[in-house]
Amino acid sequence: MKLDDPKFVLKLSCIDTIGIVHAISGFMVQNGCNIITNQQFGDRDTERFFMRVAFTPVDPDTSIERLRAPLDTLAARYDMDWTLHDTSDRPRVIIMVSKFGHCLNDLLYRWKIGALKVDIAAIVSNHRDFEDLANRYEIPFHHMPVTPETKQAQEAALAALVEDLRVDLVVLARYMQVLSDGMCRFLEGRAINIHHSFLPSFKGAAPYTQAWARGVKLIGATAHYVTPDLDEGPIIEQEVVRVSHEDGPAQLTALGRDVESVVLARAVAFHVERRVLLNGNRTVVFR
Ligand SMILES: Nc1nc2c(c(=O)[nH]1)N[C@@H](CN(C=O)c1ccc(C(=O)N[C@@H](CCC(=O)O)C(=O)O)cc1)CN2
Repeated sequence: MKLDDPKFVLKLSCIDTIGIVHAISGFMVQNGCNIITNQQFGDRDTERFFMRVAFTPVDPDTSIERLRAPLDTLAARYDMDWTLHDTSDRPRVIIMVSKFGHCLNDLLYRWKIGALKVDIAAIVSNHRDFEDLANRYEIPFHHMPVTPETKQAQEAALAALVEDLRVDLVVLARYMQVLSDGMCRFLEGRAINIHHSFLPSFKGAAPYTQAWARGVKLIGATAHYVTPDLDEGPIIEQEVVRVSHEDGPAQLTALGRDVESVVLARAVAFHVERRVLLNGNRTVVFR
């Protein structure tokens, strides 16, 4: 049997108990499905169990709806939180940016060469700096300037755009405005931000200056889900790079650019490949 890419991905979490893996693998057998990859984790702190199963039905005509019904029955026995995804679906994404375009540029290139399997519905910015770049990639560009006075109206327009474009994920690719609590609730679990420091160090808008002043020997970047508490959201991915006493704020900023781009691209890929499960204010990432 030639093992193509898995057709479906099941993500689940529930209170940990005996027999969950047995029950899920039994479901796969009973429904003629072949498991391609299976990853699970039992968190002894929260006593919650997490699992990601990538699988393919032997009968290619097996629909996702056909599997949902029996899965719902099984899930109810364990009070599971679960989602089932068709791996051919391409999540619809809005990328937001302000004045620094390195993460946007990196994501657009990965998308263009087919390495990032999403549909980019729009690029949104509070400045016009990357309008030409968006046009070159033939992606709709929405200029949404914002001031403290216009923030509520700007966010209402953004929320309407997310709805109108049927967006599954908003990526803050160095979008340098703090989203309101209401916007964070609206985007809960579907907005990823890249913070240009190795959190929890150096929160806020100027981490490289803070890092230089502290004299650190490593700097990094952190991709996390966006929550009302600035830079406090569940972390999806991080990376660091070594720096030295010779590196001033400008050099740290330059060294950080590459780390930010790689960390955000990895985090977006993990999210759209259904590899990330929320575990309170933490994540389980089945890489
Ligand atoms: N609700 C949230 N919104 C945003 C988050 C977040 O974690 N929760 N992350 C930021 C990105 N970011 C750091 O990664 C960040 C962006 C902006 C600021 C900030 O203080 N901005 C000033 C204005 C700065 C400017 O106009 O250049 C402000 O909003 O008053 C701090 C951290 C994205 N949004």
